[in-house]
Formats: sequence, structure tokens, C-alpha cells
Amino acid sequence: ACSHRLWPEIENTVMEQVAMAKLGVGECGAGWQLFAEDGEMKMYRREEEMNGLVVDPLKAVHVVKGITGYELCHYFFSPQYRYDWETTLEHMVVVETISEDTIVFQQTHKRIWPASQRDAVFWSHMRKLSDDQDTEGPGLWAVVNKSTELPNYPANAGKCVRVYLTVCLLCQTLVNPPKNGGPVTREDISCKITYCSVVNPGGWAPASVLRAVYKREYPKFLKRFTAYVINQTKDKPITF
Ligand SMILES: CCCCCc1ccc(-c2ccc(S(=O)(=O)CCO)cc2)cc1/C=C\c1ccccn1
Repeated sequence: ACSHRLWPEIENTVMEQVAMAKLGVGECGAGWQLFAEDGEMKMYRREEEMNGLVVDPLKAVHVVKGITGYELCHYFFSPQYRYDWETTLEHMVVVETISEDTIVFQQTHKRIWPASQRDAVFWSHMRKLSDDQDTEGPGLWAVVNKSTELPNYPANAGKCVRVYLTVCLLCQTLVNPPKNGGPVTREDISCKITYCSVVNPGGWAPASVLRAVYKREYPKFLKRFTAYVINQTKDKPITF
């Protein structure tokens, strides 16, 4: 896929998004406010507007026991599971499978009153990253989703307003080998998750509505998605 028309953009976006995801919320400069907390999950947002539209960047950090970064990214990236965990999804089309780790999607999300219905067209890329500190460890896995233009899916052609999104799911597997030197089980692993998202709603939507949607939907999404992966993997061998 290195020769595909999207490859340069994918490469640049992955590097840029992973670098930003690795920054703590303290380091990203002022402005990150904690808006939701649930156990290990902490959700931050920055209040930003782009020509009158709310485009609040979101950063969530979480630590989940019993699953690996590869497993989380696999279930996030793969189309066949998406309807199981993405509650606001109304319809999803795999527009193009560029390679086993790069897919182009078109998604329609359920209408959220009083705003008009939204859709998104984006490429999605999953990749293992070298973990600079620990080269031979399970490493880091990431999925990056970014809106792209497709002639066959023109923006705002039908009933939906096109949103423009950039999303990064960055996962680091932590292994705590058992003292007795026995095999590593799911009790000995956990995954450090950073989820970053910027969604430009495209057409106008009241700031109060958008902020209420994000405040309600993001915590719900991350809790539901991680619970789904735990449930899908609990009786399966660990995949790093
Ligand atoms: C007025 C409402 C406008 C928002 C509508 C909307 C647009 C986009 C998206 C969305 C959210 C996450 C992704 S992803 O992380 O790439 C995973 C693949 O699905 C892609 C799209 C959602 C939603 C609507 C609800 C909403 C908003 C946040 C979080 C969760 N749901």
C-alpha cells in the first residue's frame, strides 16, 4: 500500500497524531479541562471554535486490565465488529480496502435532535509503532482515522451534513510477568489507552447541543468499546 495515493497523507497524519497523543494533557499547553472521570478513565476537552463552529478537541486516557493494545486496535479498526460497539452508527460502508491495514469508510450517524443528521468519509489505518523505550516489548499499536474526499460520496449531497474528523487510538500494552515465572495470563496484562478526537460538525449545530452530545457520547463510547473488547477476548488466547 506504500504506493497508494493516500500513503503520504497517512504517513504524515499517523506520525503527527501519535506524537500529539503521547503528550500528556499537562504538556499540550494550557486549556485542557477534565470533563468526565470514571475509575481509570479521564476525559479532557479544549473549547475551540472554527468560524463559529464548535470543534472541541478531545483527549481521553484510560487503563484497562486483561487486554492488549493489539486487541483493542483490532476491534476498533475492523469493520465487522463496529455495529456491536458504535451506538450512534446508523449505516457503515467499506468504500475501499486499500490493504489489510488501510480501509476507507463511509458512515452515517444517527440524527441527534435538533441538529441535522451527519455522515463521515474517512480513511482508517492500523499500525504497530516501535516503542522507543522498550524495543523488544509488545510495543505500541495505533489506529488513525481521518476524513477524506471521495468523488463517489460528495459532501452534503443528500440528507446528511458531512463532518470532518481526525481520530487517534493509541494503545500501549503493559505486561507484569508472574513472580513464579509461569506463563503470562490476562491477569498479568493491561493496556494504556489514549484516544484523541477532533470532529468538525460540518454544518451549523448549536454549540450547546454539540457540547452536550460530546459530553454524553464520548464517555459512553469509550466505556462501551473497552467493555466490548474485554468480553470478546476473555476466553481467547492473548494476541500481542
Ligand atoms: C450534532 C451531532 C454531530 C456529531 C455526529 C457524529 C459525528 C461523528 C461521530 C464519530 C465518532 C467517532 C468516530 S471513530 O472514533 O472514528 C470510530 C468509528 O466510528 C467516528 C465518528 C459521532 C457522531 C455522533 C455521536 C458521537 C459523538 C462523539 C462520540 C461518539 N458519538
